[in-house]
Order: sequence, then C-alpha cells, then structure tokens
Amino acid sequence: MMIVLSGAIGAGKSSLATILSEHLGTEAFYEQVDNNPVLPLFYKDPKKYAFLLQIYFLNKRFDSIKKAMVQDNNVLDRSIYEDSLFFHMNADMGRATPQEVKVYDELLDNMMQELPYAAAKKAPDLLVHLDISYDTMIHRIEKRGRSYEQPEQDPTLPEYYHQLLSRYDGWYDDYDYSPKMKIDGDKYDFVENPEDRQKVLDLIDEQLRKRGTLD
Ligand SMILES: Nc1ncnc2c1ncn2[C@@H]1O[C@H](COP(=O)(O)OP(=O)(O)O)[C@@H](O)[C@H]1O
Ligand SMILES: Nc1nc2c(ncn2[C@H]2C[C@H](O)[C@@H](COP(=O)(O)O)O2)c(=O)[nH]1
Repeated sequence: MMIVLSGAIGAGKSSLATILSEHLGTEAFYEQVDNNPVLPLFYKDPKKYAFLLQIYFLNKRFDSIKKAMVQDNNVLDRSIYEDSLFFHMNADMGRATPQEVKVYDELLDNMMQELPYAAAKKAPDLLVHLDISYDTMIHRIEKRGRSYEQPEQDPTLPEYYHQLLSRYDGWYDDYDYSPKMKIDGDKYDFVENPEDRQKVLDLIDEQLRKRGTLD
C-alpha cells in the first residue's frame, strides 16, 4: 500500500514526499496546486469557490490515490481525509452551505467505497504528520511565495491559518484509519540540513519496519 503525508499549508509535505520517495525508490504523488485553476479564485472569493475547489481537489486526490496504490510505499503528499477538514472548516466559516456539505460528505463516502484498497483495508500503511507552529507556517508560506497565500494580500488569512492549525491538532489525535506518526517540522530542517533529513528518514523507516513494509 502507500505512505500518506499530512500537515498544514507549508508544513513540508511536498518536500518530504520527494525526499522520502527518492529514499525508498518509489514514486511521489503531488497535490494539484500550481496548475490548479480554482485555487487562486478561491483565495479571491472563498464563499463563491469553496465548494468548487473542494470538488476539484477530491477528483484529483482520488485520481492520485488510484495511481499511487499500484506500488508499495508510493508517497502521497496529502491525505484525502484532510480535504474534509479544510471543507468543514470553510463551511463553519460560512463559505459553504449545509446542502453543499451534505453533497460533499456523501460523495466522499461513496468514492471511498469504490477504492479497492478502501474496501479491503480502508487505509494507507502509514500516515506521517508534519507538525508545525504558526510562526513556522508563515515563514514557510513566505519562503515559498505563492502570492494568493501571503498574509499581506488578505488580512483575514492569519486567522484562517490559526484556525487551520488548531483543527489539525484535534484531527491528528482523532485520526485512526491507519498507523500514524508525528514529525516535529519546527525542529527538523529536512530540506536544507542533511543530518536532519537522515534523522527524519530513520524515524519513518523505523515505523515502516515495525509494520513489515520495509526490509
Ligand atoms: N522542514 C523544513 N525545513 C526547512 N524548510 C522547509 C521544511 N519543510 C518545507 N520547507 C520549505 O517550506 C516551503 C513549503 O514547503 P512545501 O514542501 O511546499 O510544504 P507543503 O507541501 O506542506 O505545503 C518550501 O519553500 C520548502 O523548501
Ligand atoms: N479550501 C481548501 N484548500 C485546500 C485544500 N487542500 C489544499 N488546499 C489549499 C491550501 C493551500 O493554499 C494549497 C496547497 O496546500 P499545501 O498544503 O500543499 O501547500 O491548497 C482543500 O481541501 N480545501
């Protein structure tokens, strides 16, 4: 089966997906971001585009899962379960109607039942969660530089990011679809520092060995 990464915006999921898949000799599957036509529209007018963006991500995520599941230890850079976290948070902020939430939840449930792995196992092999503080999140968002995510573009974004991070704490604690582990994304600079990178890979290898998915 596969390894799924989770974490807030800028946590380092895409970076770790590349590093981990190279280490394991497998393939990484990335979220549709730079070529996502709905994402900039969502940041400009969240109320209008929250539902459309969610359907866009769900469709692409489903496609990635189907492709990723053909080989053991392929790496997905975000879990399908987090999409729901994002959407419910946006709905609670008044950006989606209860009817849209109902349609989304039922569609997600229906699609998950169609996945062969969901039917057999209902889960990835391991969820690796990247835990970051608010300051790290903002620093990374600035470092990466996607214009529509920058706090100075929109004064409501800091509150959006705070809420997202606080929801992630509860989300990780409640997550029980598969074995899980948390990496301290503030502490380990696995992008620039080779020693930190090796430590993070060792931590993940240890978990994979425990689960019998790494020799
Ligand atoms: N652990 C880390 N240490 C230092 N920089 C990081 C780390 N993780 C990510 N970055 C940097 O932060 C930015 C966002 O990382 P990215 O992998 O795109 O995050 P995500 O996919 O979770 O949104 C990038 O510029 C990346 O180089
Ligand atoms: N409203 C939603 N936004 C989402 C969802 N999944 C991702 N995103 C946004 C958040 C970022 O701006 C961007 C990419 O996320 P990264 O964490 O990979 O940087 O897309 C979602 O389900 N709903």
